[in-house]
Amino acid sequence: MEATDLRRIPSSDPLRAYRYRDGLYAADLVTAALVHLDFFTWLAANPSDLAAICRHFGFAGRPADVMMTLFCANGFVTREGDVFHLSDSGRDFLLASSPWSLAPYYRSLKDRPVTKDYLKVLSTGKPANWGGYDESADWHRAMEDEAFARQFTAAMDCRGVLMGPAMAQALDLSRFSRLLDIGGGSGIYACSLVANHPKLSATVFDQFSVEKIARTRIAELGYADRVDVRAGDMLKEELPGGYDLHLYSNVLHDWDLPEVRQLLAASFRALAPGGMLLIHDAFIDADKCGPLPVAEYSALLMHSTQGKCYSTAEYEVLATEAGFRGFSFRTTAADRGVMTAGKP
Ligand SMILES: C[S@@+](CC[C@H](N)C(=O)[O-])C[C@H]1O[C@@H](n2cnc3c(N)ncnc32)[C@H](O)[C@@H]1O
Repeated sequence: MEATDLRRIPSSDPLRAYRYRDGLYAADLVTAALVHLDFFTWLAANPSDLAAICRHFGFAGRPADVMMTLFCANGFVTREGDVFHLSDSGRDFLLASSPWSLAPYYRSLKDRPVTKDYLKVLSTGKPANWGGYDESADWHRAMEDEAFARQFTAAMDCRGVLMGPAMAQALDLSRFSRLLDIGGGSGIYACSLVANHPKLSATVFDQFSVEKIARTRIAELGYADRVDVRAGDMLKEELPGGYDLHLYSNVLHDWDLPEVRQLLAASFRALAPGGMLLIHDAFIDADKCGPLPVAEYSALLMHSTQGKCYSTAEYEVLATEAGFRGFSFRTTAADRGVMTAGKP
């Protein structure tokens, strides 16, 4: 296998290959709403805000929000202020009484495991089992097992070989010297940042089940002299001090609002004054009507984790609450982006 050069980004387009994987579950969420709940017929008669939708169907807020973002991004639904209305295409193709209704076409998919999972996730707010298989634990518990952690971390690592350098090259980090990569997984993003910013050194902070995996991968990439690893629980202990740059890469999207608030507050406390927080993730637009590929990916995260893709506006509000100021956002690669926030 060719050696990995974290300063190189392929010039071909990654989007088609990424989007099948990222968007895989979105069709199951549409099927659950259309076939099991006849959601669109109800919405046509009852334009409603999120709270009223949740009350009527007994939905939890997080999955309902992700579902409505997906429907807006598809143009099935429009949003006027806080109120959702069925759009013309929703009326034509998703309303049970329409001559062009596709409900019978989707009906044969109704027993797919992930479609049925969505009914549970919508009503309980809790993630389904990983991959929709009965015998697996949910992702958060599964990650405590080293064999699962190895397989999952390898999956994250292979994305990072593209996304890490793309993020690193989008940023001017010349003011910074010490990076803490929180929930850093294999260390691929920490290695990408130090590879592209020669003054930086880094620590990857992740749970115990991932520690050895990260050390091995960092050594294999050739950065063991500039990237070390520290095991700990980011939700149960203070983050270590002595860092002027923090990274949450694909971490906040695993969690619901209370944990996201907790993690942002922990970062603000531990970061050096004048330091910067990087959030690398897939971001929903501020108006929560797109982009469609991110809304589809959010459906997958909503199914399998306690989180979702947050919007740029949601992150700004949450990070401002934690004390951060001065935000910037830029897109990187494969429908991802990076937000920066400063600690005054
Ligand atoms: C989706 S992965 C992202 C990994 C990497 N940052 C990336 O962008 O590919 C989330 C990471 O958070 C870590 N994590 C989850 N709960 C944690 C906890 N309580 N303390 C520390 N790390 C945790 C997981 O082990 C995992 O490596």
